[in-house]
Amino acid sequence: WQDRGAATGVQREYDANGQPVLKAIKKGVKDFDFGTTLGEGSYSTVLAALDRSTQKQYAIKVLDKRHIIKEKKVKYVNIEKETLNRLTDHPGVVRLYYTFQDERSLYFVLDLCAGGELLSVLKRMTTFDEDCTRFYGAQILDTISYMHSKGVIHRDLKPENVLMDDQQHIKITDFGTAKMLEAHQDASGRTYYDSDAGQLRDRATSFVGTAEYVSPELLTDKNACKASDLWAFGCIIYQLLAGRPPFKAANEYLTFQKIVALEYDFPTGFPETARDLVERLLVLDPHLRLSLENIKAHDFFRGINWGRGLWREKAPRLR
Ligand SMILES: NC(=O)c1nn(CC2CCNCC2)c2c1CCc1cnc(N=C3C=CCC=C3)nc1-2
Repeated sequence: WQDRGAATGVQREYDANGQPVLKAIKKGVKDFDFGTTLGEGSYSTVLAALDRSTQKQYAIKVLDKRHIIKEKKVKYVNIEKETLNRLTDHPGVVRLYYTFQDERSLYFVLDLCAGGELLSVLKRMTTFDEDCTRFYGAQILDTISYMHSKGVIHRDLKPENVLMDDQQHIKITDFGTAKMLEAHQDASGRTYYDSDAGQLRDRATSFVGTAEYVSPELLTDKNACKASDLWAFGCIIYQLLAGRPPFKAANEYLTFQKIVALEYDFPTGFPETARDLVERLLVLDPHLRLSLENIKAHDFFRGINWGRGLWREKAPRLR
């Protein structure tokens, strides 16, 4: 397992002749005070942690090596690490600073999002008003736009994976089930990523996201594409305004049936402009779904300042 950024800095020391020597600093478990458990997976635990020397707070994901191998999850751990290494330059993605390991575990040192899950905030509010939905929807969309520009499809977008930092801005997490499109260089040496069409159908994939947000194409021909993240985005916008996801049934199978039958309706009072946006996103054929640029241009997002300005704005008061 090759640690990335294992050297988290350098410090000046002096050799026997008094000559200055720069020594790579490698952080380890002993450099942190671990706090509350933020989340648990089948082979990982995420803990709040304080770096004793810098007093900076992080979230540290601890992955049990033996469990990863036993559960045949090595591929997913590498996908998550490579995905996070591609997504290092956007405020809407939980950042991986560096990794280290010991005999038993791997450690991912990540941004801490003290505000918790967007889902928990929504449950406290029951529903968001249009302004809050527009602001948080725009931050999520801006982040999806960045991920897709780097050839990453998240594949499991949902309010539980949208976290809030201490400025009430969002950060998307949990890339263990992401799909990375192949990188290519064009004639001028610029990197571009295979369009979905060019993707070999990874029919072999057994992965399906979370029932309520899974796209019809993943259920029918088992192939996720960038538009699959935009289907999930449509479900999230609906849920912020309605207080519940559009497709929800007594069990997963019945939920899947509603999705492929496009069986959902809008509660009375659902705002018209938002309804138009959701109806153009929850489209069965991924090729007919609104594209990212068309969503940004939709009337619902009128007045949004796309790009870095969006992340400097003060979050609207949640009401
Ligand atoms: N899977 C992960 O990488 C991950 N999981 N969590 C906690 C999960 C809890 C269930 N919903 C999805 C997230 C985190 C991370 C990244 C890094 C990360 C950073 N900050 C927090 N903060 C939280 C604070 C309060 C409650 C939950 C999470 N959480 C995480």
